Amino acid sequence: MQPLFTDRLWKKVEPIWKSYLEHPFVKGLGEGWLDKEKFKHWMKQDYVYLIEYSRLFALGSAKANDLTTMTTFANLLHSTLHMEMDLHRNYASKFSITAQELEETEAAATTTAYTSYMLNVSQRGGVENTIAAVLACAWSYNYIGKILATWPNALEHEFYGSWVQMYSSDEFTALANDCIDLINAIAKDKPEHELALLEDIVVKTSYFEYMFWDMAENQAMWPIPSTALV
Ligand SMILES: Cc1ncc(CO)c(N)n1
Repeated sequence: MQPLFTDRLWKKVEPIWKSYLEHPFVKGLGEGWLDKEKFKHWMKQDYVYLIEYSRLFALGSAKANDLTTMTTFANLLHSTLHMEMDLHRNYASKFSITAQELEETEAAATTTAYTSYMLNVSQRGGVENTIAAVLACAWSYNYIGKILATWPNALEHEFYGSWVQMYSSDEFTALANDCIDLINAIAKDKPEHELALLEDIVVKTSYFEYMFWDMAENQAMWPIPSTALV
């Protein structure tokens, strides 16, 4: 039996993904001491990130070569807009932020760079590029969620518990596994030079994931505050 493409990808991205767990934002979330203002920044940025991420699933559905892939993307689109983004809307209500205000968040530099990169590689390639672009997102959050769920009291934390519960849930795990299955299926008939290109997309998006945690930790927007502009 051929080894799975995701086994090869895992070897490549493992050091990057391990570093997420050492990141103060992720550590603070899992251990329960994360500053709520930093979390609020993540939540707002992640909401506008997820809008563009949803667009990728719609693109994947449009680019699909078969009904099974089209259906999987449609399901990922629906679940992101409902299940995953409900988490953000629930947190927003705790900060007295409405769904409308959340949607109107201005994307920070890293959010813009990350979503622009994913949409660019997806638009200039076939459905395999779209699958590669979304893989690290779903898979790494599930990876983090499942590890944090094993940390003492992380699942029961009065504020961050629902974050850990959602990203470690069976429902979210199924979505991440759908992405894993999609890339393994499409990688099967691809020559090495095409696999290397897909691998590069997964590595780049894994770096962007790290940058996104950093952006949240630093509550970063753009280099010069927009209040300084006319
Ligand atoms: C930045 C980022 N990556 C991945 C996910 C998981 O969908 C998310 N919510 N946000």
